[in-house]
Amino acid sequence: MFKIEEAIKLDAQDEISQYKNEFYLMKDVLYMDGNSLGLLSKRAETTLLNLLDSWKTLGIDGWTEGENPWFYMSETVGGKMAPLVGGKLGEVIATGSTTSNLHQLVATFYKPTGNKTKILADELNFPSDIYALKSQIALKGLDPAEHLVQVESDDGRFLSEDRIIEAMTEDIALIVLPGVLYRSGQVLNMEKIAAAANDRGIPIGFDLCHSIGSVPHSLHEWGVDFAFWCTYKHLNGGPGSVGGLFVHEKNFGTAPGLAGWFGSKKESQFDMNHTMDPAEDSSAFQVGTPHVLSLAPVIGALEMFDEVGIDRIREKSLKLTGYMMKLVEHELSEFGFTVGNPIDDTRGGHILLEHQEAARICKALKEAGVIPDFRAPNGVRLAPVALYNTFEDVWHTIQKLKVIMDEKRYEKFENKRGVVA
Ligand SMILES: Cc1ncc(COP(=O)(O)O)c(C=O)c1O
Ligand SMILES: Nc1ccccc1C(=O)C[C@H](N)C(=O)O
Repeated sequence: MFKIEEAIKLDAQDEISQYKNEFYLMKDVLYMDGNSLGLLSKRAETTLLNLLDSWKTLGIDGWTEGENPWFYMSETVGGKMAPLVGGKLGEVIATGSTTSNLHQLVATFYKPTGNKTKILADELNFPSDIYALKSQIALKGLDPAEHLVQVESDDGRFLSEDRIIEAMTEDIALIVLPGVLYRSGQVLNMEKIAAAANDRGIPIGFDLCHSIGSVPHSLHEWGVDFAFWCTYKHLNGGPGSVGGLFVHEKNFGTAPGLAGWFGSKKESQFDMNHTMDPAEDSSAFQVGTPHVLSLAPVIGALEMFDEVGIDRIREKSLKLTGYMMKLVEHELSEFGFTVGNPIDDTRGGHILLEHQEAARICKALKEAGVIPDFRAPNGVRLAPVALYNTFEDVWHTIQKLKVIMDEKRYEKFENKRGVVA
């Protein structure tokens, strides 16, 4: 059960194991960080090189000619992402970054009036979202200290859906929450939370950075008003690749809070009028010229999600993290780790091991050829990714961690994080 033979058996039963050959895996490295930056695939490389070629050979005509005319790329890539979030065609657009899309969507849907002036968020979300929300409140001339309500967590790891729903009071004008929490990996019950928000008539949006490409969504069916995400984690689009947003069709026609000419109807954009004629779907929420060079690799990267389907990816991901947790329990019980992710199926694509020496344990892991990431104050995040990690990778990772703990190899490092992780 805990021997390498078990891992080999699980890999042999894995129906999507061949996809690891699509990726540039680093030699002698066990990459467990695909939830921070996914690896390069050959297909992403090809679509990026094709894009460069279209620039080389077509010049300005690349906007409307070639295999992927740049003028329509945000819409085409948006359409390819739609199944991953459960959006209808037209509800999803590839544009901006997580944080810039959040700014756009809050600028669009946050309309404080009368006593309804507050934004409901939580105390565990990624800092960038909280900075954005506070600045949007301030832009309305309101005090963020009073108008941003952050639902508390009892243990610093998880959020209670019931507590979130209780906080949906009369004074709440907008709700923004994560789909999967970046530290603990908890998957929030978006369906339940969105239903409660819809009942109360409060617009609700989700940050899907850690859930897109990792867990399935049905945003349209759940009545979610909007969502936003990046493509450089589970979607493997590359560092700084273009993000995405979803706006439910019930909200089509809402004027974009931040307007710009690429939000126009394609037919009239080049009429150059000073009165904007916004697109009728989520395309309206774009601002300026798309970052086509950062969009190109996403095209290739998404092909594999289309072939495999998110349900099979989720199934394998749960098996990988489930196997990892079993090994952690069996091999590491004496070393003072606490499993900080949900142990049931409400966990996303990574596990979180909490330990007071976490920062230097991460350094020792890197030295041993395992790439985790450290999340302050005490978390080792490990993400075995369905498309390119194997059960054997998981087995070796935990064995290496065991040696590090057993021989206290982390002690030669300072227990302080690096600049980035
Ligand atoms: C949940 C979450 N939200 C927001 C961000 C910030 O995204 P970006 O830097 O792409 O705007 C990240 C990661 O960087 C994240 O994990
Ligand atoms: N955008 C980055 C740039 C540099 C280093 C990390 C990131 C991340 O995305 C971190 C990730 N959001 C996290 O969940 O920790």
